[in-house]
Amino acid sequence: MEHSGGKTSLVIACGGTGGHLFPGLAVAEEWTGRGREVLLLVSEKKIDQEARRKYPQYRFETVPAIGKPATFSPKMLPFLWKLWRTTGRCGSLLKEFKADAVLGMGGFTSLPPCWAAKRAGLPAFVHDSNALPGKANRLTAKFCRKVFIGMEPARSFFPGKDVVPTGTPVRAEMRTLPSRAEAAAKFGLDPSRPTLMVTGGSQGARRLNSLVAMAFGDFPKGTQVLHIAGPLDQPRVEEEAAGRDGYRVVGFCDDMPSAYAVSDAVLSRSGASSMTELSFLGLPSILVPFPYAADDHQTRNAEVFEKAGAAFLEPEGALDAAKLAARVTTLMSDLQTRDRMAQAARSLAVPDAAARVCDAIEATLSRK
Ligand SMILES: CC(=O)N[C@H]1[C@@H](OP(=O)(O)OP(=O)(O)OC[C@H]2O[C@@H](n3ccc(=O)[nH]c3=O)[C@H](O)[C@@H]2O)O[C@H](CO)[C@@H](O)[C@@H]1O
Repeated sequence: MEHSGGKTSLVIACGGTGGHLFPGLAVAEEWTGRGREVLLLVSEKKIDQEARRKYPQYRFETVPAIGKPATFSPKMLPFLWKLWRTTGRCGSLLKEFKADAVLGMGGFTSLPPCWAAKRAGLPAFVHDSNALPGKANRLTAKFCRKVFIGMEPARSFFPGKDVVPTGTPVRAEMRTLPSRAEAAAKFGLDPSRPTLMVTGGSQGARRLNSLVAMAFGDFPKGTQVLHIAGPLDQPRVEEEAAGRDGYRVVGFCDDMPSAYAVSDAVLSRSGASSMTELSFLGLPSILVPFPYAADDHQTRNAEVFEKAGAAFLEPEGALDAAKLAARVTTLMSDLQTRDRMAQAARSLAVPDAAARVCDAIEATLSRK
């Protein structure tokens, strides 16, 4: 694709997980809606390559996913070499695309393009959606003019930087959900029954899946479950759920708007993008942070929602099937609590997050 003169071109690095990819696509939607151009840098992972097919209107380039090994690991040298080479490749892509600016949506995949931008004298920006930013973003921020944050507690991790609280961008498709009846039909569920969605984020959650399987028998009578088990765990969960009334299992869900539209409450890991969608749509939740997420950032995320009264925070180590069933019972049978939590969730939403990100980038470019 040719760079057409006059159209400000933004490179968005958003590969690796759904938590980086989907907010990146949301910014792409807003940026191109303003008559400008984007190039999306993604990884070779399946979720990224599927996005390529789903959004043929954008130009995508694949750059290798980079995961940092432990500091004294023998894998450190190959990592540094890969980082250097990928930065070189990103530099060539920026030149070819005639980029005006680079936006990293987080993780180590953001580091090479932002570093390459700095070397080329282009403004770079990084977005961090978590309450506790990761090491990659803290390092990437050193090459960036502005840091965009999804949750306020992240601010203190970027001392001396121009930090802009933008919220985390949500894909346009979340703005126009199908009707509950349409969504229920899509999953073969009954729209008149209370429905709980279970999701472990874009990568699934094995332990959470097992707990739900054990607790289901004690959920309030009539409760339906839409269980997004993750592609790896789908066959196992399907086997466990076989024959259950009102229980649907999917692996990776490529229609989250329908999944949300049929759900009254959500049991979820506390990845930032899932949580952003919960607040955007005003859905009450039970959040079970992934205990091995870097620096336990999912617990910090969930604390923000718990403090606001938007979610029940349940640490996985202290959670068993009985406790989970009790929490689900409160959520599914107490309408007042659910409404109060839904309102609290909504109060945390930043519906114009993508516009805020684009405004801040444009403001920098206009001062160039
Ligand atoms: C295990 C881990 O460290 N995960 C991190 C990862 O997000 P990870 O991708 O695990 O999870 P998130 O909750 O942030 O995002 C999931 C996204 O994928 C979508 N989705 C999910 C399941 C599905 O079947 N279909 C689908 O489309 C959701 O709607 C959401 O948009 O990056 C996030 C942003 O830095 C972090 O907050 C998470 O902690």
